[in-house]
Amino acid sequence: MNGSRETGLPPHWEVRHSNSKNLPYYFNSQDRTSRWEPPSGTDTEKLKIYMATYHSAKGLVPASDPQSGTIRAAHLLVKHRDSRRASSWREAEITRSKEEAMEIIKSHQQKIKSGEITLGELALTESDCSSARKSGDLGYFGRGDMQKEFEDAAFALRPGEISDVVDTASGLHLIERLE
Ligand SMILES: Cn1nc(-c2ccccc2)cc1C(=O)N[C@H](Cc1nc2ccccc2[nH]1)C(=O)O
Repeated sequence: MNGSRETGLPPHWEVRHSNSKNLPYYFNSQDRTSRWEPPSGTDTEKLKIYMATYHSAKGLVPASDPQSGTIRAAHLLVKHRDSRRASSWREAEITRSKEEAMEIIKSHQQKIKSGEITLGELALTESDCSSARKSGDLGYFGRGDMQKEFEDAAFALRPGEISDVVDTASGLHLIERLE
């Protein structure tokens, strides 16, 4: 059963399974909203334990495991005028300097660290990556799939951990390892 005390999720939230993506997602039965990552107020330790049994119950080997060498992460990207593609869904022509982008992403970092908002929630409106529409969730990836600086930072994180600012040719990132 999906009781909030077992899953660690807040009341009315439950874990559901997206067959099309073969991924778990989180559904609020009260307001019928759903999201790819756990809502704020989740007891992440309990959820981790629940998800471990969930995966085995579903016969799912989470693609992020040492054997397959993949992890799952979300990120928030702030581009600048020297970014490889200085354009995004948010802004057709990005003209801010790298220094201005650093100020912006540092302010995002403070809000996330204070617990005021999650990285995924902020990515939805503030990330210059097209993954913003999925709360920054990039899905599973292995070594060799992403730009090296991003890969090294992401693989150095433990699940649930958020990186410091990571600088790539795309811009400045905050990375949260999800699995
Ligand atoms: C790697 N990737 N995945 C998505 C994505 C994932 C899920 C749903 C929609 C888009 C977008 C991207 C991507 O390269 N986006 C670029 C920006 C960017 N550059 C990256 C470098 C490393 C990791 C993520 C990155 N995202 C863009 O929109 O200009």
